[in-house]
Amino acid sequence: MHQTLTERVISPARNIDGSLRLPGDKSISHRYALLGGLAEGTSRFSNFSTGADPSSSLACVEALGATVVNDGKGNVEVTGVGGTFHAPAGALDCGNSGSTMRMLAGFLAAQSGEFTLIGDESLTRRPMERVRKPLQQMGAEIDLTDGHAPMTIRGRKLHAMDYTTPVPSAQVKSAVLFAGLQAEGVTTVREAVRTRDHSELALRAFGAELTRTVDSVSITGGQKLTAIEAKVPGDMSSAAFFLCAAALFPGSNLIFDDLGLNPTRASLLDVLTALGAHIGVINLEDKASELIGTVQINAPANGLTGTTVSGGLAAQLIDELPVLAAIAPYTQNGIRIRDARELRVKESDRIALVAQNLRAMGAEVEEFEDGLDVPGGQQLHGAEIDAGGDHRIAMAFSVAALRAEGETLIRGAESAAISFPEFFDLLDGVAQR
Ligand SMILES: O=C(O)C1=C[C@@H](OP(=O)(O)O)[C@@H](O)[C@H](O)C1
Ligand SMILES: C=C(OP(=O)(O)O)C(=O)O
Repeated sequence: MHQTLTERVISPARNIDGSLRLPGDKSISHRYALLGGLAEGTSRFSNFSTGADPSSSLACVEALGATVVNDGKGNVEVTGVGGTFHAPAGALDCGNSGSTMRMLAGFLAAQSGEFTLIGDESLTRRPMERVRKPLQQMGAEIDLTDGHAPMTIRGRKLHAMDYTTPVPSAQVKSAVLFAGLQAEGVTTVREAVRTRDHSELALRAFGAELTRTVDSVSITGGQKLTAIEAKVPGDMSSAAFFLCAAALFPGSNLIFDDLGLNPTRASLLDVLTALGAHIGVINLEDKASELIGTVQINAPANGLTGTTVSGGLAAQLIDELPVLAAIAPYTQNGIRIRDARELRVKESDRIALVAQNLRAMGAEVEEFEDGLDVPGGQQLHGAEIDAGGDHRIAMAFSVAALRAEGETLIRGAESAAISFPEFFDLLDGVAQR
């Protein structure tokens, strides 16, 4: 099959075998970029994500006066502005990154001046009212167009507040915490489902104090941040593609060194174990409060069973759901996903696009407003996949293609670089053909 720069042909694999050390976690990299940009002093990060999204966060803090030195190989130095951002020369371009736009909004809400945040076509379709509302309640003035970017923020002296997030979103929680860091008084964020807590851990690493209960986090305003040195753990959401690929092939053996194992991010290991995969974790270490370790996966001899992902688990696994759905036809009993309507407002409508692409590969699938039913026991065939400009769709279907009959053409494969530019090379390295 012919491929171009934006296309990839994936041929079936016989097995998955090897060991991987993955580039740094995208979520943690964003937080280190933004907090490092505001802090006093020079932060030094190694294994920083090479994805385009964290680069958008770096570019934004640079435009706001921080100095960024990036060797493009994961070593990044950020010299922060020491508490007050400078007026940028123009609009702040968040690219494809929802994390950048929403979390940066939290920082800028308390900074004096007017800031305009823009993004690409996909980001401009994503809901931003969810950050405008709490930040406005704290005192900032924020304009959107019909709930969407461009976002214009006129920063103000903020007052603290007690906020319950209406949707499970670590980005919204983080935006309020970053605003709260600079507000007068104690800001509390409550959430029904504990979403990823990298902001809480990073704030502490940069020297801020916060208090936590099972379902809330509180921060006192007016605390200063000090630069840190940190190694970013390997990205579990990137590992997900390889974990799912390995789980499909009896006889597979894959090892991940220095993988991020933050409990709010590692539920995929439990789900794959419930499906029958054998997973071992050793060498657990606590680095800048983030857990890392070595993970080994072997597939079950008789294939994966089946499961339901719903409730809080769906929220915690939100970025891993496309790849879980993409391997579901190869399980015995299928995978049922519910309570995941947030998937519809990611870089694409991930429920619709997963269903469309599974059908293109010959699978039966039922689409629900908040999820999917993918029956098991189905053999897929190679097809043309439309990634819809969405990195996680491109990578999820590259994994499904490994067990399909015939070759699969992934259109829009370049989008993998949003979170994981190394994906296709690493896949070639571990897929035995
Ligand atoms: O906080 C983060 O780093 C992220 C939170 C999630 O988004 P939401 O906060 O919109 O759920 C996730 O989908 C995204 O990839 C990264
Ligand atoms: C949804 C994602 O990221 P963001 O919201 O930062 O664009 C993602 O990486 O899957």
